[in-house]
Amino acid sequence: MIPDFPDEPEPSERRHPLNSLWRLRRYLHPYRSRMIYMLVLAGIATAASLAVPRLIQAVIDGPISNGDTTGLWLLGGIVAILGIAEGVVVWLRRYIQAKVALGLEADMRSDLYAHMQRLHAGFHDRWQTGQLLARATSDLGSMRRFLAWGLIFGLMSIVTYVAVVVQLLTLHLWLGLIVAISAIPLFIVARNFARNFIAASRAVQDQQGEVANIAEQAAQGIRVMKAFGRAPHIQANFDEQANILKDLSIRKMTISAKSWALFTVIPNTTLAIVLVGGVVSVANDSMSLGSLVAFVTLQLMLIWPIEALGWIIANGNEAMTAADRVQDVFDTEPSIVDPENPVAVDRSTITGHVRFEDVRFQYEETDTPVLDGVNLDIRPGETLAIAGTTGSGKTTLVSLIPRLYDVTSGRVTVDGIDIADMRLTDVRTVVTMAFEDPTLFSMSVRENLTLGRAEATDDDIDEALRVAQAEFVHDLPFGLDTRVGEQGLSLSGGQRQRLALARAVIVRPAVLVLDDPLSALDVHTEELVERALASVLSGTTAIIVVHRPSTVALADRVALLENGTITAIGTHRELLETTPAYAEVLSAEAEEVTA
Ligand SMILES: Nc1ncnc2c1ncn2[C@@H]1O[C@H](COP(=O)(O)OP(=O)(O)OP(=O)(O)O)[C@@H](O)[C@H]1O
Repeated sequence: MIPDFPDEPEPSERRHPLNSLWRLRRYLHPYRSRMIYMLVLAGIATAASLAVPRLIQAVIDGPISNGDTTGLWLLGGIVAILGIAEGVVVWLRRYIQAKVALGLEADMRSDLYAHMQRLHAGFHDRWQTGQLLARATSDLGSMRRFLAWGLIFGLMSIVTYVAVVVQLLTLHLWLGLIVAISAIPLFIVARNFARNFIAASRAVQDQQGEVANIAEQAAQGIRVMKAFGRAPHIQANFDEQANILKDLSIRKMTISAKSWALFTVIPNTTLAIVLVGGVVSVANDSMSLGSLVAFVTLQLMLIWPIEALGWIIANGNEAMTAADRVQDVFDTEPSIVDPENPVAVDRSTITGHVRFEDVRFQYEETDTPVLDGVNLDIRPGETLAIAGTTGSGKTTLVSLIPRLYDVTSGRVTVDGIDIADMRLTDVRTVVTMAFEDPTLFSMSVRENLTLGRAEATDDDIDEALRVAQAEFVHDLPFGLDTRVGEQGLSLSGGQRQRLALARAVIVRPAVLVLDDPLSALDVHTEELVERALASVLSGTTAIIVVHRPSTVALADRVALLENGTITAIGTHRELLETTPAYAEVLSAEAEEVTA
């Protein structure tokens, strides 16, 4: 079933899509002189083509009626020169137009990408990747087509229409008036078309995002799908959404087909009336044959701009809704930003003293806080493990330290400085994080490793690889220069995890946050990594989310997270002796791991 079109697309309740398009006019600024050239060139081409019917009139009423062959050569020559000039001008305009169009699209895409990078993690939690992809690809394409083609063609169509109608009125007043009046039904059709098409267009674009999303998820989760034999189910889901897209597109095309039919019928009916009226006028001697031929030739020149009107309106509407969708992203302000007056941070003097002071945290659009009243004091150079049941908020807690999320209340400090008062670049130089699910980018191993510290030397890389037990990279076909596949999928889970750990270690941060970074390693490798890590961690404050008892061995102290707060803290041995809940958490995790 096709979902009903919203009366107005949802975001349009806040703004008209035209405003969204208008707000993007800044992108035209760098190209304004080239756009003026384009308009001038388009004007010259139109003037040249408009002159041809008048020359035909002169040929018929002059040399042909009088049998004057010399005059014929002259007029024929002028027509040929005008034709060539028009061709050259059209080529030049299209060349400039293509460069402007692609430049505009590249500028918008680059800004959108930069903005998406600035947006906080919470935004990306809420937005589907496919919807963002559709905005960065097909929506920007629609806007490019309109700003660089539709807009110019629209303006030229209006200029051509007015210029032709003025000429027609001078050739024959009454017939000219008939053509001018035909603009009224055209205007009504165009207005209705624009109204109906806009909702249809937004629905199609939103659904394109939905389909892109499913395709993207299917590509990413291909292994899980196959392993669970869910391919037919996913296929059925995809087909359903693809069918909705097809039906929405058909509805959109039906709206445009009806209007396009009228855009064709109205000028052709007018042409038929003019032909009859014109022949009668020639028979009455109130119009010369040359004038009638010029009249009809000029009128034929209107057919294309009128037919193109449908395309221009459709293109304009698509561009408006696309701009509306893109503005949805641009209008989302990054909520995690640099403070107005950042505190100067000298990395070399930071000792890594981390404190959580009465921290409360609640995810956007959820009802209850995940963390409430968290107090922690992690001494410089100390390694603290965070233990807790699944879903207790361990990842959330450690994500607050590099400011992936901001606390809802309370504060997190490093060496007494509230991290919200530091520049983001400073926070992320002081704090580095390795995640349980390590994302590697589609680039060389070296580039992946030095993501957080581009100036790292080969010795730094070697040491990090040793700590993370990731020396296997030297055995890859091109060593450090081997390009790992999309998201590093050509490597095993454990290999990816070790590379992600090496990537975090290489930064030599004052505070290292490890979110269960060894979960994919076998016990033997884990032990080797732990031993090497212990030497690196001696001068670094480390906060490690742990699930298995073996990882706890790395920690000086362990904090137990329960019901959104720290309920116990001490050495592993102390907690085992004093806190039954701690022993339960670890044994439950250990059982899961063993299982
Ligand atoms: N982006 C998010 N938006 C809304 N709720 C979230 C988000 N991420 C996590 N949560 C919720 O917050 C709670 C804590 O999640 P978190 O991932 O921090 O737990 P965890 O202790 O690290 O779990 P695990 O041990 O399974 O990794 C869970 O109830 C989870 O559903």
